[in-house]
Amino acid sequence: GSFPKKNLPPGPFRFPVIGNLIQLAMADSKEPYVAFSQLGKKYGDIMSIQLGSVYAVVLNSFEVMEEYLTKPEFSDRIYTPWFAERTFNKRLGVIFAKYPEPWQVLRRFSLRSLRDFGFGKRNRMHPVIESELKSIVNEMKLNVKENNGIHTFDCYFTLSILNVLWSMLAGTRFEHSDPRLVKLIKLVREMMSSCNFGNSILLAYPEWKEWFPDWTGLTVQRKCYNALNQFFQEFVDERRKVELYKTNPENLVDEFLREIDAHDESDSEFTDQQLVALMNDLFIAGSETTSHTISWCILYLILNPHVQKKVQEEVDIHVPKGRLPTVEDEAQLHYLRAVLAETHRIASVLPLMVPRAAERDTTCGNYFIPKGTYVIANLHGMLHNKDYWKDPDTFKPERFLDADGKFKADVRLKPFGFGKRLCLGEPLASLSLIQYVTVLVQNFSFHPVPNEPLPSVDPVVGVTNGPQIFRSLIECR
Ligand code: HEM
Repeated sequence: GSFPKKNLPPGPFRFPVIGNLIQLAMADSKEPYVAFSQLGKKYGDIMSIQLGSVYAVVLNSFEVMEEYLTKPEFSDRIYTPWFAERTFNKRLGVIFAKYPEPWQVLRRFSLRSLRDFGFGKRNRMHPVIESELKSIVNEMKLNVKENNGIHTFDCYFTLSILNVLWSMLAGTRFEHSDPRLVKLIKLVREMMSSCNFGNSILLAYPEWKEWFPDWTGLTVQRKCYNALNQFFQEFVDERRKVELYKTNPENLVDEFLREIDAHDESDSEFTDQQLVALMNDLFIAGSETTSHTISWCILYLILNPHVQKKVQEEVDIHVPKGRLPTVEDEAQLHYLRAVLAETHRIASVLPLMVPRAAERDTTCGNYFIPKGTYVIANLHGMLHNKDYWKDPDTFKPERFLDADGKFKADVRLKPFGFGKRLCLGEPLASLSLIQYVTVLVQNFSFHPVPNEPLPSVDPVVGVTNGPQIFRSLIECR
């Protein structure tokens, strides 16, 4: 491109037009993060990669991630018109918001509302999660009875996690049989699964979106975006009509409506479209990440019966059956917390995190990073690096325990990211994870299905990595 070639981080030879796509495909055609790690062995912890028409730097080690991603210079996100399809063809929402503004306004608003109506109020979230888990336990028990003990995990927790997110936005949860919830989940799933290979090629060649909308999955996505956003807008209209927000705001949407009223429309971030984009963002960011992590955890418990037994023993001692763990209980669940940490590490649900961008021209050490450069953190590569994690492909919760069996964090385990753009939903995600897994192992034992191959740990690779559909023989406890 037009960048000065001097002092860019080292990287493989760049071919015209395709850049490094062939070298990446040859290093590993299925898992881009593995390809990045392979190339990183040759070119180093920070390397240049040309993805078609897009120039990127890839960060491969913890040290460079920590150094770069905590700097304001790298606190912007990548942005292409393709992403904007989700949000009225404008740069809206918080995930991809421009740094520092309007990101800061939206981030502050979101954090405050999530605190007031979500995870900050444990006594508010508890009944929601409790109802969800009651539904799941009952459903699973029924299912198991009907299928000779066998349960199929096919994105099983997504519906329930979507419901938790919805209750935070809207103040109420749906019954699992509610057609509105069924519609919502169908849309989110369809949208996620249209993120196929052709779709990811749009990252390298954004201009292709106009030429190949069908092949790239964009046509399906557009349909889903419209339906989803319409669903959100209808709820916004409903709340506006009720007018309760003026005196007694009950949820994030109400809070936002107050901001809309309080600001002058012409120069404000607070608009209906921005609100709908924010709702869309929280759904996208929160649903698959959390539900895949729960599924991975169950899958690794199936594959590691001794770990499962230890978790059950610990939970049985510290959490009376029939209620959710309290803050005090959770503090006692050292082994379970180690299991969750190891799940985050080994599954690396967001293998390349959420890409950042250089907010301005920057010199870092000897390297020059031009404004607009995509900054991709190879989180999966870092969490599977043999030099730091012994036997990285083995599930070993003991990594996160000290000699007394107490939970021991590791600074390198950063599943929620770095610096200012750190995941905004971490408290909710962590709360949900510990509560879901506790209640699941309290009520069930998960075994492999006899005479079937063990569930695979090979992920379905995407923006988020989830497990393939797997089956388990379930025993009620
Ligand atoms: C296991 C579950 C989750 C994981 C592993 C996860 C991980 C991440 C990561 C790695 C980032 C990028 C951080 C960075 O750039 O340094 C991120 C951003 C974000 N996450 Fe999560 N997340 C999870 C759950 C959630 C939930 C439940 C919500 C919503 C309630 C959420 C909302 C967001 C938002 C809004 C951002 C963008 C923040 C910003 O750009 O300022 N996440 N998440």
